[in-house]
Amino acid sequence: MSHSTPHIAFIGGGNMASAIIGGLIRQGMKPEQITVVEPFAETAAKLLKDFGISALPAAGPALAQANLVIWAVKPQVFSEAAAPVMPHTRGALHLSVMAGIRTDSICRSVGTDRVVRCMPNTPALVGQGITGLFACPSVTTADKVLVEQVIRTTGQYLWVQQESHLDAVTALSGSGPAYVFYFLEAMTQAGVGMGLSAEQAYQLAVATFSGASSLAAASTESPEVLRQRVTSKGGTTYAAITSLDDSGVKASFVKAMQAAEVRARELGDEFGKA
Ligand SMILES: NC(=O)C1=CN([C@@H]2O[C@H](COP(=O)(O)OP(=O)(O)OC[C@H]3O[C@@H](n4cnc5c(N)ncnc54)[C@H](OP(=O)(O)O)[C@@H]3O)[C@@H](O)[C@H]2O)C=CC1
Ligand SMILES: O=C(O)[C@@H]1CCC=N1
Repeated sequence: MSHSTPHIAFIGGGNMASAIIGGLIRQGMKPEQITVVEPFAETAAKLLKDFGISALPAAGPALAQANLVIWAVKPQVFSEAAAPVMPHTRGALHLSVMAGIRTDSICRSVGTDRVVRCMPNTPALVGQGITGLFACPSVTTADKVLVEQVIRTTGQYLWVQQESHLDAVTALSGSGPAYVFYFLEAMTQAGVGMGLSAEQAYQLAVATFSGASSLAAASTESPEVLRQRVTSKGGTTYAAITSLDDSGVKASFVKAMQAAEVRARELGDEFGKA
């Protein structure tokens, strides 16, 4: 991160905030350039231990030095958390990582239209996240560059042009790590059922996921072609994929993601009323 790095305030210092703070500090940002509001003493103690940051228990005038305010509280507590912050941060750019809450509600609660919404995912904790970003029309090019500098420290990112597409990003990559863990659970369970130890089965499953993902990322071929290369005629993979198709797994998976997208939209409707 460049020398012109501004001061960043986080409202909420939990998992997502820590993932971003960790990335910023790895890129050379100083703890003095970061202010965190975190009322929960145990979480505040962890921020001090991990990053040398003394969190504020409540919003106060210290927030006025922030050029960028990052909202990382649960959507349910946003309006309650926003009221004491707003008087100090109207001149700042605001970036929300909160699932569901739409920019119109955020702009209302923070008292400015300079708002960017994003949907990260938990691999951000190890610098391997992917984040979808959406900017309100009042956000400048310089604002976007600042947001990109911050988010890049946690992994990849992409901009979407319609806010509703963030619901699709939420269903795909926001919730996505949970789908991968679900498959890891199933593969490990099956491996144990075939006589492997839990440790062996888990190691095989995790390495297969990361290896296949690296292969897909490095290849110009479609996943369908990559899958066909594994599938020998009349062999074991053919038996497995035929069983998955017979059970309608692909269709169920599409349906599951549609349920996540619907839920993201519902959350937006719910929190938009606040
Ligand atoms: N987990 C995920 O995979 C993803 C999460 N998100 C979004 O990120 C946001 C944060 O999630 P996550 O980090 O998992 O949640 P956490 O519960 O870990 O973090 C939220 C933190 O905010 C604190 N907090 C509560 N009220 C206030 C307040 N009034 N002022 C300041 N801080 C407050 C909480 O303290 P206390 O414990 O006392 O309540 C908690 O430490 C959510 O909005 C979620 O939708 C987005 C993408 C992915
Ligand atoms: O489950 C959720 O609602 C949040 C959003 C994406 C990941 N976790």
